[in-house]
Amino acid sequence: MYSSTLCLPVQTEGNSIKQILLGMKKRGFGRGKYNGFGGKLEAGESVRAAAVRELREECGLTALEEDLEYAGKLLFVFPANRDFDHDVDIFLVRRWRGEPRETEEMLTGWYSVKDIPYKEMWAGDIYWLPKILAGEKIRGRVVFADDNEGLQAVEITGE
Ligand SMILES: COc1nc(N)nc2c1ncn2[C@H]1C[C@H](O)[C@@H](COP(=O)(O)OP(=O)(O)OP(=O)(O)O)O1
Repeated sequence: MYSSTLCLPVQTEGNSIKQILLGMKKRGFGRGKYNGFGGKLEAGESVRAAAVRELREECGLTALEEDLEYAGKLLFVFPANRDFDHDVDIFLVRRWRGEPRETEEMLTGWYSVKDIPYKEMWAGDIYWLPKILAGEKIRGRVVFADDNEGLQAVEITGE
């Protein structure tokens, strides 16, 4: 099993999140799906350092480690292919430098939180992303079906 990160840049009005930056993955794991920005930890790298690096590499935004707001941890389980099993630390990002841009890995765009393209995202996202966008910190497990796409089980709790 490996560890990964996921950053969700958001724009707020007052305390509520109004917009989220998503990217359509152009290659690799999750190709063709909309997601936040992140990836595997490199050897010796901390979770926050990996999150900052992947955010910059995948959408061009530069954030400080201390500006990553911890939002939860999920375990993604693929019973039909245990090599895919991984945990993901998830962060909201409200402050950064730079402008989002298309990269080799991602086509980026802002979405209203009322108009998130869940049908074009990983099947588990609709069960946990709304909670994070509503301000909850989550923990949980998403178990995928044998086709590695559909869902077998979703268990999400507060921290
Ligand atoms: C399976 O369900 C998932 N749902 C969501 N929303 N996000 C997921 C899921 N599984 C993985 N992710 C996230 C975690 C990472 O942010 C990316 C995957 O990153 P990748 O495996 O491509 O990591 P890289 O280090 O960028 O890849 P390379 O090995 O190609 O460098 O998706």
